[in-house]
Amino acid sequence: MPWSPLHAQLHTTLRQRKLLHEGDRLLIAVSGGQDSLCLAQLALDLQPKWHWTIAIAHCDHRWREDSAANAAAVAEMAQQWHCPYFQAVAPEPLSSEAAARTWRYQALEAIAQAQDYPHLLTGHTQSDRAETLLYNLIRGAGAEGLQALTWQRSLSPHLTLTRPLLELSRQQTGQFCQTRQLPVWWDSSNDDPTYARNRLRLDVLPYLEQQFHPQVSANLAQTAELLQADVAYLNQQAETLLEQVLGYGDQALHRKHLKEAPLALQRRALRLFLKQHLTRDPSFAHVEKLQHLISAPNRSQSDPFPGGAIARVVHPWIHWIRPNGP
Ligand SMILES: Nc1ncnc2c1ncn2[C@@H]1O[C@H](COP(=O)(O)OP(=O)(O)OP(=O)(O)O)[C@@H](O)[C@H]1O
Repeated sequence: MPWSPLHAQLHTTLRQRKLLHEGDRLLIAVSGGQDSLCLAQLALDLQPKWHWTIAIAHCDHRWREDSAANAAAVAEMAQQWHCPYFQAVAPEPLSSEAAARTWRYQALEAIAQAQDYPHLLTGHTQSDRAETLLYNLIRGAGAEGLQALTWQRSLSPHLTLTRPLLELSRQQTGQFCQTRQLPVWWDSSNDDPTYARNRLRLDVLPYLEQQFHPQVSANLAQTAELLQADVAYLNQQAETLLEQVLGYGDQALHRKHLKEAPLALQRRALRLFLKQHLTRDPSFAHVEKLQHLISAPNRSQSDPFPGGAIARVVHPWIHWIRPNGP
């Protein structure tokens, strides 16, 4: 099979970003839609150069009447590709998007672990990235949420999730599937306007494209890409700052050192601190409450955080005091 520009682009991306290596064992999550079919076909085309071992995994959420037929179509494809095929079927029909996603990742992780595949690949595209960024922006995410779909993230100590198609648009994956005559399974829930993500894809983004900028998706995805590097750098700096300001067995923060740091790092270091002390993810208000104490008068204290702990200033420290603690 002659290489197309898409093959060349993927090959270069994988090499330059060091996402995968020669001889890796790859488990590709294939829904049967155009993105993941395109991903699997591209990976198979690149296989002779990279000497990968490739397997296909599909999850049947049982939330559509045609979900078993969808799974059978993916199984058939895997057979045509001469790839090992693994399938998980939800024990009961999963109705919500969130429940389906949680179950899917658990199922994919279980397959990867049982079959010894340290790399899980998904077909997320530039278009998904743009939608995610917009969606998170609307819901009030900080830079953390706006980096929207990273190239790689660790799912467990033994499993890495890689999204190799983040630079391809949905139009490109669709075109590729057409050219290669891949049997794309149409997921009817993609048209359902009750899902916010679908409304963004079907209404909002086309409107923005027509009325504001024809390249809006590519631009949003690029913003996510830039933010990803910014966030990685800021997090690294915040970790260093937190190490420097911790005292009293990690139960207190040194105000002077914190005060000298830029606000962006103060907030991030405090968020990291709170993550260690709260059972739930700290909110913006939690971080602000603690940040306020950096310049507050001696003996100031916060009202209780979830779980009942408070923070109290005993200059130059902010002490974290658990409800029944010392
Ligand atoms: N039923 C499925 N079986 C196997 N893989 C799937 C399935 N559904 C989705 N995937 C994988 O996840 C990728 C993203 O799919 P989709 O955009 O539908 O999921 P999402 O839930 O919106 O995204 P995310 O997984 O990031 O939450 C697909 O390209 C595919 O690799």
